[in-house]
Amino acid sequence: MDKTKEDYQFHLHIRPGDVGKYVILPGDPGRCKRIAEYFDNPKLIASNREFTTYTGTLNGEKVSVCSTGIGGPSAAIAMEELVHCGADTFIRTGTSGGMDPNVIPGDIVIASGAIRMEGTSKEYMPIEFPAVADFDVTMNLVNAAKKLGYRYHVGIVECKDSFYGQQHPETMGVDYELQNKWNAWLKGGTLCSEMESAALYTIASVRHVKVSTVLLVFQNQERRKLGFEEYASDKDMDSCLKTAIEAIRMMIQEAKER
Ligand SMILES: O=P(O)(O)O[C@H]1O[C@H](CO)[C@@H](O)[C@H]1O
Ligand SMILES: O=c1cc[nH]c(=O)[nH]1
Repeated sequence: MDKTKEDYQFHLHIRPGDVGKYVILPGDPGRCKRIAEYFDNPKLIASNREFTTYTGTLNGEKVSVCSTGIGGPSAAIAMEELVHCGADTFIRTGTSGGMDPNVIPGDIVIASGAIRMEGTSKEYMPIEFPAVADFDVTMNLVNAAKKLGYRYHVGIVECKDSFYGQQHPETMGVDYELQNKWNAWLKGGTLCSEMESAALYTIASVRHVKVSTVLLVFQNQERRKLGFEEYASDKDMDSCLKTAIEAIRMMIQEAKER
């Protein structure tokens, strides 16, 4: 691969033609191979820093998976460089911490919108601009979850930059702010907390591409306060991944019928 060519992407080490129009975005590079195994003829394209990319096909259409790492800054780099290479429809898959007490570990959450309590999206759009998922991709995720018979919720997720600020706000210097905001998000019916969707949704608006998110709820600290010690297993991630794969198959099929 000629790294000196202008179209060679500095972080992902990919170039136009290497990825499909549809891309699944897990945070964890260790999850890419597991996702690629759902594709026909998956091939490892590149692996650099936190970014691992595989490409294969689904229903005859080229599709890819690329990890984003943890948090908005690296997720932004992944989306920007994938868009430079021709991707335009994204599904983030990842783990999350439940917030609404009706959200049980092992459930999946489809994020129709994201709270922008992170820094990256603020470098793209003023805070008044909402981080909203693409309606069409979201509906396909909902239809996929229904078809596969999974317990799912659709609604707002919180995105933050500090994982441990969420886990242990009382240990942070700005505990007064973190705890008050957490309580406000709970009053607003926020389903769960994670770290990348707000940045991805805001960037997708600015770059005119589509994105939505499906998350596995790994634990729920609000339920733990009520005495429920429950955790999802690694195997439970299958429901989240299968929902994303099925949604992409549905979108490919819809596009063929159009
Ligand atoms: O499982 P992933 O996709 O990494 O997502 C969640 O897990 C990480 C924190 O442990 C953050 O990236 C968060 O958004
Ligand atoms: O509790 C959790 C679990 C995964 N990711 C998060 O951001 N929080």
